[in-house]
Amino acid sequence: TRSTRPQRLLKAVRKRATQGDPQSVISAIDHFCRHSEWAMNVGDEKGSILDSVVSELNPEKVLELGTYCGYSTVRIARLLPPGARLITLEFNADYAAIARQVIAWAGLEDKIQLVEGASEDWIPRMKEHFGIETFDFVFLDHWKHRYLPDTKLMEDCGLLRKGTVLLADNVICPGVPDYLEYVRNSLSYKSCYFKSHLEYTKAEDGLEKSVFLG
Ligand SMILES: Cc1cc(-c2n[nH]c(CCNC(=O)c3cc(-c4ccc(F)cc4)cc(O)c3O)n2)ccn1
Ligand SMILES: [Mg+2]
Repeated sequence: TRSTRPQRLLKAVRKRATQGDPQSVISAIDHFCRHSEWAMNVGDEKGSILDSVVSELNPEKVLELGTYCGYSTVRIARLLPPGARLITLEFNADYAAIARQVIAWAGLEDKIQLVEGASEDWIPRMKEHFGIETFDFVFLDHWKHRYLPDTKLMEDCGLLRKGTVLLADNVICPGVPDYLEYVRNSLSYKSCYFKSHLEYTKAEDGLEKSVFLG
């Protein structure tokens, strides 16, 4: 049967990227998505904004909601200090299987824990299952209708602390109007918008950075 797009993306990584070299994995995926097939990775333009937010924060405990093929997982993990940990949640088992192999090719398995399942099931189990107190940084890139309920769930589970940074992808396209309204009007967040483009296209999109004030 015909291969899937994530399988073809992984093939491109193996063909073009050097094992143990995260930057070459990032470049191989961007090349594949620009010249072969579009895929819903955060991409190079928004990825550079993600890089700057992570580099400035130097987080020890990171949560990513929505792994897909592991592109942003690799982008974030390659910048983390030794001993820092990234937990990434992926709902789709096929995506997760590809992401594990992309992460392995980049040589970043030691920093990353990929968990399969729905965010609403795993967020309440973070503390007891992973021994996590609070997260320093959360990258939201999963189902767009889950951004707001999962943010409220993270608040209720005590997973956010004064200064925790939430960075949300796709706030314009596909768009997360209810989430934006919440973080921009809530007294518990300081929010700002980084205007950019939908990955590999000219359409407007952007990232919303929101600092939890406690
Ligand atoms: C733990 C957990 C994880 C998930 C989960 N895991 N992986 C995802 C994928 C979610 N991502 C997207 O749907 C998405 C879509 C577009 C897009 C598509 C088509 C267009 F025309 C324009 C833009 C662009 C993007 O950048 C996106 O990120 N959800 C779900 C539930 N629970
Ligand atoms: Mg996205």
